Amino acid sequence: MAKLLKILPGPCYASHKVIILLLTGITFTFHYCYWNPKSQHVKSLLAGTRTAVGESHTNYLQPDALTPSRRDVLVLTPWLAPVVWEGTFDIDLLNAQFKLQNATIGLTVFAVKNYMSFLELFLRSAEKYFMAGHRVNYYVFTDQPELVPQLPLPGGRRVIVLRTQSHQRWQDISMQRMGAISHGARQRFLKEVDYLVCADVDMEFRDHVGVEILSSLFGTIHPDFMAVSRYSFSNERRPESQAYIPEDEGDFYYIGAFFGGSVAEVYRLTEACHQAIMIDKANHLEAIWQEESHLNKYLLYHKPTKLLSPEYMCDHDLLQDMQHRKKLGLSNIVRRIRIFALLKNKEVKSNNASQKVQSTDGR
Ligand SMILES: CC(=O)N[C@H]1[C@@H](OP(=O)(O)OP(=O)(O)OC[C@H]2O[C@@H](n3ccc(=O)[nH]c3=O)[C@H](O)[C@@H]2O)O[C@H](CO)[C@H](O)[C@@H]1O
Ligand SMILES: [Mn+2]
Repeated sequence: MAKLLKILPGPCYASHKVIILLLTGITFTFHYCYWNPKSQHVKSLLAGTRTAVGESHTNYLQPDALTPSRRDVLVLTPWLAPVVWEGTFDIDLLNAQFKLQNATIGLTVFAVKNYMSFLELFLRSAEKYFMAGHRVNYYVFTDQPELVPQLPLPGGRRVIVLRTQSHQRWQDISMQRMGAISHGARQRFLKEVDYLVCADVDMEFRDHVGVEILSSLFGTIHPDFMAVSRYSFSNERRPESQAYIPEDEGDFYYIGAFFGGSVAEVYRLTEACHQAIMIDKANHLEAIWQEESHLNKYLLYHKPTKLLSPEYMCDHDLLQDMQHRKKLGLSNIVRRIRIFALLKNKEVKSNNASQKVQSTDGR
């Protein structure tokens, strides 16, 4: 500016020129910032941030750096992934943060052959407890679309029925889920939802299951292997299988009935497991616990960013153990049963007789 003033003829003329130049500059800057799409983007991001601070003002207990949330269980893995237990999170706080993402959650479930009989309880209980207040797409894979129960759903929640193959063996029905989910992710889930949760159908939601489970990649600790050494995990031990895990490896034993994450991460996981299953098949091999074995292999070498405690998949054995401890006046590590794995009678598994879904704890 000093240089510019030197070459201008008179003081009055100079000040006019400067004002005009300044005005042009201001107008140009304003238009550039307003109409430039990148700056629009920044503006909307900033707008979000302002609301964020306002909206996330919920009242909650101050976290204390010297007081752990739970003393009786592991709440953080050595790779710094949280383990979700009752008492470790504040759901109001998490919900307020999650709302800012404006995200939709997909829940995949398979109801093939007579496992269709589990679907109604699955959906009804999910409507009560799964991601209440958030947008959910239920992706129901089935060979019998006409039998999918029609439930009244509130806005933002819908059931999408996808046709899938049936197989003679239950093992094949169970295993092919990996390929079907990875295909579905590529075809539509990536466009339609932000997170994917993949569940078995033979289960009931019995308590809150919300956004505390969401992360890039999460797995659930199998209730029967919660307190078991890695040598006793039910991993695939034949080195010829793609699911092979040596005895001296393994962090946790994850259950195949509940896992998830961002759509991209679930796509990577399911595609990798599907490919591994195909290679095994070409070599006439089937892993000891089918896709669960492949899931365990994947999660050993691609560490999950969050782990769910067995609250998220309690089974009959754990329930009995809990009831027993309660009778003895002992405290329980699992304080809430959020998801319950239903007991099946043999006929369901072998796909023979028609059956009724049974509640296993006398309810
Ligand atoms: C405790 C136990 O034994 N767990 C194993 C057993 O779980 P599960 O006994 O829980 O397996 P499952 O019979 O529930 O099958 C898995 C899922 O596949 C679907 N499905 C299966 C069969 C069928 O005819 N129709 C159908 O829709 C359905 O969504 C079901 O929930 O078997 C799985 C299958 O590999 C895993 O190996 C598990 O580790
Ligand atoms: Mn199951």
